[in-house]
Amino acid sequence: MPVDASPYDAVLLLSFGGPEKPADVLPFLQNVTSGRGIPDERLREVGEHYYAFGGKSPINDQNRALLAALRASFDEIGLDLPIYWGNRNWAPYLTDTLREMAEDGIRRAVVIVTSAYPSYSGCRQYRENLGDADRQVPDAPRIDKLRHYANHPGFVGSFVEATAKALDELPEGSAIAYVTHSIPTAMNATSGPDGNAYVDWHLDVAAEIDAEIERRTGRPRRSDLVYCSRSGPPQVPWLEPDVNDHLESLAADGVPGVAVVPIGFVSDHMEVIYDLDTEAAATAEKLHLPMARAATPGTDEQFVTMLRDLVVERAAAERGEQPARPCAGRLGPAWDDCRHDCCPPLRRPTRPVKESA
Ligand SMILES: CC1=C(CCC(=O)O)c2cc3nc(cc4[nH]c(cc5[nH]c(cc1n2)c(C)c5CCC(=O)O)c(CCC(=O)O)c4C)C(CCC(=O)O)=C3C
Ligand SMILES: [Fe+2]
Repeated sequence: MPVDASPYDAVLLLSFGGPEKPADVLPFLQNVTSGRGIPDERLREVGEHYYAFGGKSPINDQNRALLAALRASFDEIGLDLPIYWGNRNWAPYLTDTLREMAEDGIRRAVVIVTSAYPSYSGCRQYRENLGDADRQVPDAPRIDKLRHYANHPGFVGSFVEATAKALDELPEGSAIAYVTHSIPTAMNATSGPDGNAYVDWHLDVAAEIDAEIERRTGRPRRSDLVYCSRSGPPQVPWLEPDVNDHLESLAADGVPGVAVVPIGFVSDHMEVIYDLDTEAAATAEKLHLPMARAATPGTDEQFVTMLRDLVVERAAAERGEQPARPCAGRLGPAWDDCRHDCCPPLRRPTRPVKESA
């Protein structure tokens, strides 16, 4: 029995994009930072992270793998929707993808963004990108964006398994350091409908993972939410502590080891393989602090099934049905459509977005 996908006739995977070869690195960084006041020094430094990995970001291959996994998962239940892919900062560019969708006669699509939490960078900026692309493409399809999924049992469950596995490699009584991408504190203050949603959502996800790990291991343990990949000028405050500083305090406090759990990332992005696996791992080594990095969801079955379920859920909601909305944690399932003033940009007027246009 095929699954009812109406009113949708396609799914769009929308992601950040990344360079594929050394010559792509500078133009990619220019795309990312145009007009954002990132110091040249920081750009040179981040460029080096990419060059150290052959000028290729892992993110595009991660998305290709996710597309294949989604296809297989959709086929399993007869969810008969084509899946397209477009990025904010690198080919395949969102505008080109939207043009292709229009040419294929797609009228209405649901978008999966590879970012799980509310914030300007992870939510509204993608919606602005959809709005910009829409204005350039005649007959672009109507697009709905899936609700934030960080507190979905499939996302939390995937990190529970990964955390348990990382702890297995460490001494008894090791701590957990949940890590996410730092953002300016001012961006956190205005994230979500009532502000602070970026941090609140991460704390909620961390608490859920803690509770399940405690249930399984029969003991509470230290855990903290910490940050990586700070950018921007030094005088602008960003969320802290940095993961490296945190490892120093853990070592000073004598914890026997630490599981580093990157709950802010859906797959092994450059931030994960450089900031955590390279830089933080070197810090831990220097401190003689045993560290194990938990896997990101990537193409984990729980994660892929969750994305499929959310597509089916949203289709039902758009047909006027009242689908179940699975949710872990205290914050409840996220809203389907963001309010017009949700997650406003810093230092710029709010621009039009396209979502349920
Ligand atoms: C919250 C958040 C996410 C998670 C949500 C999501 O996934 O969207 C995220 C993801 C990513 N960020 C990425 C790369 C970069 N982010 C930068 C800059 C910035 N990120 C910010 C925030 C976030 N970023 C912010 C507030 C800035 C300052 C400039 C600005 O306000 O825009 C810069 C410029 C250099 C630098 O300053 O670091 C780069 C190169 C990549 C690709 C990695 C790869 O290649 O694998 C990914 C997935
Ligand atoms: Fe970023």
